[in-house]
Amino acid sequence: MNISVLGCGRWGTFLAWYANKVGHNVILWGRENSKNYIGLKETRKNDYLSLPEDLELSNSLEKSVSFAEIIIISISAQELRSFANQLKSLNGIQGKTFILCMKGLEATSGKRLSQVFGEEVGKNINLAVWVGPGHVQDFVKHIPNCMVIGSENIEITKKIVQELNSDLIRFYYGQDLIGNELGAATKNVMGIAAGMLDGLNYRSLKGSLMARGTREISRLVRAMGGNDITIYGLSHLGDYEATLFSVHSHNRKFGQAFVEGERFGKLAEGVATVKALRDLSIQYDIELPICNAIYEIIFENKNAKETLEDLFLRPVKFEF
Ligand SMILES: NC(=O)C1=CN([C@@H]2O[C@H](COP(=O)(O)OP(=O)(O)OC[C@H]3O[C@@H](n4cnc5c(N)ncnc54)[C@H](OP(=O)(O)O)[C@@H]3O)[C@@H](O)[C@H]2O)C=CC1
Ligand SMILES: O=C(CO)COP(=O)(O)O
Repeated sequence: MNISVLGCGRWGTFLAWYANKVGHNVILWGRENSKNYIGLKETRKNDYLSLPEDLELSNSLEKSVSFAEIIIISISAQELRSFANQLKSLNGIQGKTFILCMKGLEATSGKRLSQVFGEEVGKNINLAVWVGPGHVQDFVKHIPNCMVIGSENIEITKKIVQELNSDLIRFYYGQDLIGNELGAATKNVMGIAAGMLDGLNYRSLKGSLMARGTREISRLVRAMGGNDITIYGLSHLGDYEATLFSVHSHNRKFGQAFVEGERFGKLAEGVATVKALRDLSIQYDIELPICNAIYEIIFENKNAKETLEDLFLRPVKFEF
């Protein structure tokens, strides 16, 4: 099958490498002036992997879209709306299958990425999300993992899984798009919280963070019409090791750098997502104490140690 991957950062480049490895004809698209794209074009490698010779690089969006039956998108979540708007103007996107491989919520609206994409591109396409745990650094060492693909159409989900499943990534069929998307986006906020615990030498609290983080997000998922159990699956709890504990996690590193007073220069999606969560918590009248604390630390200059310690001073309550 012909597959294009749009976005040639850390994850997009891995996805192209993977789609090629499992036997597809692949184009990896990047913006003409992208440092990532130029580097790949010149050397056919980045900090994480080398591209095989038969994987094509292109900076033509038109060509990349018309070539493929399946189009995978992996760019920064906050850029999806404007990017989708660009795609909409191209000929021939109708009937294609798009897979969003990104983890975030639109900061200004709280919308899920499939909602954002659908609003811009329309309904005449097939749309799925691919989320769950996995770092390129592990996959290129042939360490397998499990991930989840979800959509509103089980036949589309099954077709994508059939094309992409391998002994490196075992896929599960997602049954709850709302839960999968919220779960994937919010695990990044828990990753930032974990990084702050690392920076404050409170590592031993990560078990409690896992238990209470899943609990607060599951409440939100239920309020938003999803299944709270989804949060205990691959898109959220299943991604905690890769985010709360991994040396590779950008969100965890952002949180640690933040409390250590340093700047982390790479994309940490949880920063924008926590803004969306602040509004969703008010809109749905759901208490999100951990997310709220992270918001206050990042955006209201509250002291990280005091704010996290304040979580312990809230009234005692039932666990579930
Ligand atoms: N296990 C998983 O499912 C994983 C998922 N992810 C997710 O993948 C997404 C991308 O993360 P990552 O690859 O680390 O981020 P990077 O910063 O490495 O890459 C982001 C890419 O987005 C491109 N981009 C940004 N804005 C636009 C735009 N307006 N139009 C077109 N392209 C744009 C950038 O282009 P340029 O090259 O020009 O800068 C860059 O190539 C995130 O949502 C992240 O959460 C990440 C890792 C693992
Ligand atoms: O989603 C990821 C792992 O599954 C990547 O997490 P980071 O963006 O925090 O590195």
